[in-house]
Amino acid sequence: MTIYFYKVWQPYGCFSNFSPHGIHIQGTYWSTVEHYYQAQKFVDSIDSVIIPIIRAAETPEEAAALGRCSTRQCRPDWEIVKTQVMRQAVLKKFLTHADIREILLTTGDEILVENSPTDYFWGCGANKTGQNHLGKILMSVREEIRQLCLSTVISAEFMSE
Ligand SMILES: Nc1nc(O)c(N)c(N[C@@H]2O[C@H](COP(=O)(O)O)[C@@H](O)[C@H]2O)n1
Repeated sequence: MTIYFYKVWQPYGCFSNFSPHGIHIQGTYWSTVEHYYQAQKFVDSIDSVIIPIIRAAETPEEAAALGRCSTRQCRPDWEIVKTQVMRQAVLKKFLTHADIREILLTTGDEILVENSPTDYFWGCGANKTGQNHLGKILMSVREEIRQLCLSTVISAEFMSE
């Protein structure tokens, strides 16, 4: 069964980047993955002054609106690095928060899909043909955490021998 998620208040809303789960990355706190992701668009760009403003945004919706403003200039390599930036933040989110890590792990091997009606890159788009990169990242993070848990159990058993 495929698991669809999108808005925070809908089922599996904790998989959304807008969910209220803060992360620390390189010594800086971000109140959602969306805040971090939108700010990274402007690292080393002429519009980098926007970064602390995005970080201080009251809501992820506000952070997204600031980051999506078409009059500002994104870093030149954004299209190349954005998937890696997102994966790093999503992994940090699920390593930080045990409650939602459990929810992610209980999805087993189900396909996860961001059911965005407008986003054909991160989500599946209105007609379900989108690339679903956020769902793919979540599935790969799920696998990485599973492997981490497994190696922790194995080393705990080894230590007790
Ligand atoms: N508008 C909106 N509302 C939500 O509740 C969402 N989860 C999303 N999707 C997220 O938007 C981000 C992509 O932003 P850019 O288009 O690259 O600026 C990404 O985090 C999606 O998961 N959108």
